[in-house]
Amino acid sequence: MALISVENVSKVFSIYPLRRHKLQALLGIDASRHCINKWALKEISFSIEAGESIAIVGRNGSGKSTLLKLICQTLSPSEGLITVNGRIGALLELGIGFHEELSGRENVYISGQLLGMSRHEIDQHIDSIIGFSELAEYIDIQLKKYSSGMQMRLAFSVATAVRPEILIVDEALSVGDAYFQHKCFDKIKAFQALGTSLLFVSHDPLAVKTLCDRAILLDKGKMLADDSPAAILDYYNALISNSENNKICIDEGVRSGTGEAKLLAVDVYKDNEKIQAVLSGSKIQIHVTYQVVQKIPDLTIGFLIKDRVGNEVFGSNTFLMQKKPPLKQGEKFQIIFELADFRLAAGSYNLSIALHSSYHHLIKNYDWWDHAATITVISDEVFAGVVRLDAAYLDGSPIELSLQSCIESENNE
Ligand SMILES: Nc1ncnc2c1ncn2[C@@H]1O[C@H](COP(=O)(O)OP(=O)(O)OP(=O)(O)O)[C@@H](O)[C@H]1O
Repeated sequence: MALISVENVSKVFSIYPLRRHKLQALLGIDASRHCINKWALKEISFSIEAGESIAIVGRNGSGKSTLLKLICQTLSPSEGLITVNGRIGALLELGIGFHEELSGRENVYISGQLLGMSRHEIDQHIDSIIGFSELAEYIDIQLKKYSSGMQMRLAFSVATAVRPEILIVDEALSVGDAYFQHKCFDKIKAFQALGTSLLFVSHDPLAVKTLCDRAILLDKGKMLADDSPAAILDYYNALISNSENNKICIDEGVRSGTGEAKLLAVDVYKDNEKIQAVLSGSKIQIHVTYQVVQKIPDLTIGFLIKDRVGNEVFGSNTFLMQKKPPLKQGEKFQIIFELADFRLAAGSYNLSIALHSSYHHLIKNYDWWDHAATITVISDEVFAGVVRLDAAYLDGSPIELSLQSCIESENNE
């Protein structure tokens, strides 16, 4: 049985250009001749099997959000049938299910219940919801004092408090800062590994390709194609003529470890200045400040750079570099990793730092700091992929006669 089945679904919105006609319609007075019917979706059919992850791609106004709302049953279809066989965790447009006048904590209870959780279940998860959102100090103030990014943090934390069978995420993630986006993508990937299906609306090709194994292209309310993410993105690119750029930020991250050595600070520098953004190809330094709390036999310090959807881009450590960082008990130290040519593609990347023994943090992990820093790369060059390799065009020259005649004779055969 399919997890989600959408059969011949259409949605029409009745629009009354004048308020008085809308009021008349609400009061049951016939105002139909003043009404314009706007078909947001027309005859959409597809199904999603358990474990599949699907992106809905399309230009503004193509019907993506309407489709997600229909699947989440916050709207009902005008025609057709939608069947859902599983628990949904949904992050739709910001504001849906939230009340401005109530506190963050009260909103956790209300939106949690809207997602099908009981009060008792929310009681059990409230600490981890607040913990994941990192909004503990704001949780008892009114939601209207939250920024849109803070609202998104809260909404995502509630929607993912319990692993759903289907996670539905509308564009909302793009509202959050880069640091929190990284955290969200990590959580989505962890859920997927445990079998959660994802239904995802995004204009971000990297996120679509990384998180989804299928994509659906909508345009003007119609389904144009259902294919691999790469094929759909090619199709989508052909539909749009203009492209857009991305934005960025920095913040604190998630920790784990046994604590014999502790990270105190992680900062990225360029030319002796602390930075959050850098031009691709620059020389940068990662400054790692740590304290050795207890006697330890050995110490390895490692770093890992990941892109915003969690792909590992590059990592190394002092063990691999055959260096021995200082480990005198009770002392604080700073070491520096230098990346001489930071040639990553434009976008946001996060940095994880670990203090551990031996060559790998799985053996003895003293302190692991995920998302210790976020860095934005700006690039003035256009290229495909995640890293700019040295590529040059070397002038053409005539091929040797003997080789040329060989090719010609082969072609003539
Ligand atoms: N409540 C509504 N009343 C009237 N028209 C609506 C309503 N909701 C959506 N529409 C219309 O339906 C169409 C599809 O809207 P929808 O928000 O689903 O598109 P979208 O693909 O999600 O767009 P975007 O990428 O801009 O978020 C649009 O023309 C929109 O104006």
